[in-house]
Amino acid sequence: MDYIQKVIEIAKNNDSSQPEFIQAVEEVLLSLKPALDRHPEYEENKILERLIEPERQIIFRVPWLDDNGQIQVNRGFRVQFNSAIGPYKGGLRFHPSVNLGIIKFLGFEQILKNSLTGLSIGGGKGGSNFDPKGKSEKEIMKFCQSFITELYRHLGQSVDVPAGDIGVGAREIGYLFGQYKRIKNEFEAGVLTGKGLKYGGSLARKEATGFGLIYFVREMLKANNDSFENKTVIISGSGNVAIYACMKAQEYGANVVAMSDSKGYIFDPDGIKIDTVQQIKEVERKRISEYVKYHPEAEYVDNQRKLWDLKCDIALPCAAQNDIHLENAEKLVENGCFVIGEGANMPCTNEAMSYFLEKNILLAPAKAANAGGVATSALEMAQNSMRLSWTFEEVNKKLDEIMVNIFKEVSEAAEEYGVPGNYVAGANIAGFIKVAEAMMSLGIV
Ligand SMILES: NC(=O)C1=CN([C@@H]2O[C@H](COP(=O)(O)OP(=O)(O)OC[C@H]3O[C@@H](n4cnc5c(N)ncnc54)[C@H](O)[C@@H]3O)[C@@H](O)[C@H]2O)C=CC1
Ligand SMILES: O=C(O)CCC(=O)C(=O)O
Repeated sequence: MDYIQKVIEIAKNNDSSQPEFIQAVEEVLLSLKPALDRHPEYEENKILERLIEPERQIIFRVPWLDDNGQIQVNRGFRVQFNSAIGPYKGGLRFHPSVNLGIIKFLGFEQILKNSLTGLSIGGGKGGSNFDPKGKSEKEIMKFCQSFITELYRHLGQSVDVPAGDIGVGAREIGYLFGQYKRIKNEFEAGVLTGKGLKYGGSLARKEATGFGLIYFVREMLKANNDSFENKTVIISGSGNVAIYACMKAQEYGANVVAMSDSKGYIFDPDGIKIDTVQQIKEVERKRISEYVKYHPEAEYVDNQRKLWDLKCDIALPCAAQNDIHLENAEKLVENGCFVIGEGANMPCTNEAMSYFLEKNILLAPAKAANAGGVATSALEMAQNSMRLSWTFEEVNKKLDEIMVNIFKEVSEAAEEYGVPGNYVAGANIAGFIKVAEAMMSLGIV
C-alpha cells in the first residue's frame, strides 16, 4: 500500500464515524501524490499522519435558559487543528447538524485555505448543534454568553481566533465578544473577527467571502480568455457568502437568475433583486420564499435540490457541504454550465468534483475560492493590532490582491506539479507545501 493510502486507512480506522472528515482527507491526500513524490522527506517525518490529527479537540457543555425559564443543553466544539504557520483561525458554526466530524472536516480544510492566503494563520474551527432558527434575540445572547464562558480559556489573539460561519454573523460575534471582554476584563479586539464596525470590526469583512469568490472566478475566467459579462449564474444559499457573491457578479455584468435557502429556490429570469434578498435575510431573517411577495414575476420552487436542474453558465454553491452530488453535476454539465465556483466549504461530493474535472469544467475549489473571508479576518486582526481602521476601498483592494495572488499560486502549482488547469490539485498542493515545510522546521511537535 502506498503512503497516501496508508494514511487514508489510518483516518478511516480512527474516525470511521466522521464521514465528512474522511471525505475531506481523501479529497486532499489523493491529490498530493506529485508533491509527496518530490518530497520523500515528508513521509519520513510522518507529515500526513500529523496533518490529519488535530493538535487539540475541545468538546463542552453549553447550558442556557430559554425564554420560558427552561434549561436547554447544547454541545460546543472547537478543534484546534494545526498551528504550524500561525494561531488557530476559523469560524464557528451554529446549526443542528453540527457534530465533531463536521467541525473536523471544516478545520482540516481551513489549514490549507489559511496557508493559501499567504498570511500567518493556522487552522481551526468550532461551533455547536444549537439551532438559531426561531430563537429570540435574548435566547441567542444567552446561548452565546454560555458558549464563550466555557471556550474563552482556550482563545486569545495569538492563540485561537474564531469568527462566523453558518448561523454566526456580526450579531452573534458581538455577544461572544461582549462576554469574553467581561470575563477577561480586557479589550482584546483581535480575539474574534467579523466584529461590528463600532467595536473593532473591519470594513469589507461582511462582503469579503462573496466578493473574494467572484474575484477568484474572475481570474480563472480571465486565464481562460473569458469573463462574467452576460453569463447566466445560479447561486445556492442566500446567506452571507451568497448575497455578496451575487452583488459582485452582477456588478461584473452577469445575470444571476436563482438563489436558494435550505427549503427552496427563487427563479427571477430578469435578475435577482439583491436588495430584496438582503431585506428578507439580513433584516427580517425570513425564508427566501418571501421574495415572490415583492416580485410576483419571479417563481418560488419548494425544493432546494431542483436548483441544479436550471440552465446556467456558472454555478456558485454558497450554502452547505455536499450540496452538488454526481447527478446534479451531470445535469449542470448537460445544461451547458462550464464554471463552478465553490463559495461554501466542500459543496461538491468527491464524485461530483471528479466528474467536473473529467469534463474539463473550470472548477474553483473552496479552499482557494472562499479564502477571501478568512484573509480579511486576518486584515481585521492586523488593524486591531495597529489600533487603526482602513477604509472600505483599502480593505477591498487588499482582498482583491490576495485573491489574484491565490489564483496565481494555485495555477502555478498545478502547472509545476504536472496537472495544468486542475485548480483543485493546485490549491491542495500549494496550501500543503507551505504547512509541511513549516512543520518540518518546527521539529516533532
Ligand atoms: N461566512 C464566511 O465568511 C465564510 C463562509 N464559508 C462557507 O460558506 C457557506 C455559507 O456560509 P454563510 O453564508 O456564512 O452562512 P449563513 O448562515 O449566512 O447562510 C447559510 C445559507 O445556506 C443555506 N443553507 C444552509 N443549509 C442548507 C442546506 N442544507 N441546503 C441549502 N441551503 C442551505 C441557508 O438557508 C442560508 O441561506 C458555508 O459552507 C460556510 O462554511 C466559507 C468561507 C467563509
Ligand atoms: O474568518 C474566519 O476566520 C473564518 C472563515 C471561515 O470559517 C472559513 O473560511 O470557512
